Amino acid sequence: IVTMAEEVSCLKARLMEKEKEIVALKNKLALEKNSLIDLQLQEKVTTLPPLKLKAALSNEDIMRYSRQLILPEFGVQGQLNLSQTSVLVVGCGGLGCPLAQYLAAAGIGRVGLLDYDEVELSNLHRQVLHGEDSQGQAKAQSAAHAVRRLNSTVECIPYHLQLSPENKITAFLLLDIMHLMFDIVADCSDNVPTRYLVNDACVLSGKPLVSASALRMEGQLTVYNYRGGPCYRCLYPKPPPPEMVTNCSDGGILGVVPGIMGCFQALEVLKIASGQGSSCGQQLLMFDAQDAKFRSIRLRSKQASCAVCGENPTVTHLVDYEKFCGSAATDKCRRLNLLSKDQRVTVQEYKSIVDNTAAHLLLDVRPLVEVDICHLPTSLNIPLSSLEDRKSEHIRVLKERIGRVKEEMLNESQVPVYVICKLGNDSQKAVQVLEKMSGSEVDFVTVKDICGGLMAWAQKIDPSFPQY
Ligand SMILES: Nc1ncnc2c1ncn2[C@@H]1O[C@H](COP(=O)(O)OP(=O)(O)OP(=O)(O)O)[C@@H](O)[C@H]1O
Ligand SMILES: [Zn+2]
Repeated sequence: IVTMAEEVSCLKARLMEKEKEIVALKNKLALEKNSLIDLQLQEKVTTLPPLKLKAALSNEDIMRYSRQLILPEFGVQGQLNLSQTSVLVVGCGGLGCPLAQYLAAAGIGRVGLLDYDEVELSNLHRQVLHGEDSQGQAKAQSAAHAVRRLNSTVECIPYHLQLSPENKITAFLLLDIMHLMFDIVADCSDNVPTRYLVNDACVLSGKPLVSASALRMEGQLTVYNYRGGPCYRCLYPKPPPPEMVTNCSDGGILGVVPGIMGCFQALEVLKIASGQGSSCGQQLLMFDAQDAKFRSIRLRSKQASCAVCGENPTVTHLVDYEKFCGSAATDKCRRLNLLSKDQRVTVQEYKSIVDNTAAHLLLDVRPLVEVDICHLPTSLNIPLSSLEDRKSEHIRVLKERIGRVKEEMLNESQVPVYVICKLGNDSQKAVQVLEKMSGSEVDFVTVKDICGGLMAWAQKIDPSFPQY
């Protein structure tokens, strides 16, 4: 037995060594990848010539663009101006796809397509430049391929990289790229740190920023840093608390909503590029898809106290935006960490509880609409919002179910309640709510969160469980 134990501890030590080696190799790889990206970028920045000046339209141009050429607001000069304009599209997702598509179709001179992500099946309902066969491909490449197919005369540059403080040189190069290669920037990203980063880069390089967002059934659009108007920081000097921010994978989105907002962005870019100008410089356009209504409100003007565009700016170069916002420059894997280790179980631990048929209550705190998509068979559904509001009928059902488990356990000990949601964030909040109730509204329970939620269950325990 002693030798077995020794062998096990020896193996454990070797395993730990190997794990350390793997981490070191991964770090090295990440560093090399970053410097490779920067090298590639540097090459692009230095090797790209300015757009060729066009004195007149070719017969082919006249044929291709004939329907917009005859618009008095646009005309030949508008088309020539367009062919001279370069636009950087940050994010090739729900907004960036329709935007890039219409810019290319209209004959923009150059379009930069920036995105760090790869195409997934759940993107296809709204990210319309990508197809089934582009799953797994870099979005920047896939979008570039579609844009070139649509209009080969447009110069199209994919940037498969993430704008983040980790890529410090990249952020630095962003300024170079914007100074040298792009006239207008369109923010089609989906997270707050990226919005601040792109805003500051636009102010520092003096470029207008056409920005939009879309969530659920609503969209918004504004043009920042344009003709003396405010920048994003003038209006939002402080970032919102990270837990107040909802993304598409949490809140949901109907594909056509970012489609409409991306088209609006394209419209404003085209108006700026062709010379007509935009009237959204100090205006917020709001779209309510449910009521099919648009509203416009006038925004406050450029602020003398603004940290980046004000009279005494404190932001004079790009800073650490993840630190500033307290969240990552991506909307993926937003993991809250609200509980201690002993208040949480892994999906593997929960699986063994199920396998051992140990008496417990599984509480699913997702909204009903998500429970309709999929759920574990024995779970009780009470949405987090109902728990937070202490809805009496839900509390009654909860007490009744706890009572039943207690009977099953012959009133022996505290009833274990395991809380689950989609990704393991709301379930942690629910544990906190239930713990506050314990002893008063609900009795005799120990509450634990299932880490990573149903998506971890689908990935690690039951591959046949649907992922959404
Ligand atoms: N800092 C960044 N650098 C590069 N690309 C970014 C950055 N932040 C966001 N993006 C890109 O912006 C796009 C936003 O689009 P959208 O929200 O429609 O897509 P998504 O993130 O794929 O959606 P989902 O939330 O459903 O997974 C994404 O493709 C994302 O990769
Ligand atoms: Zn400002």
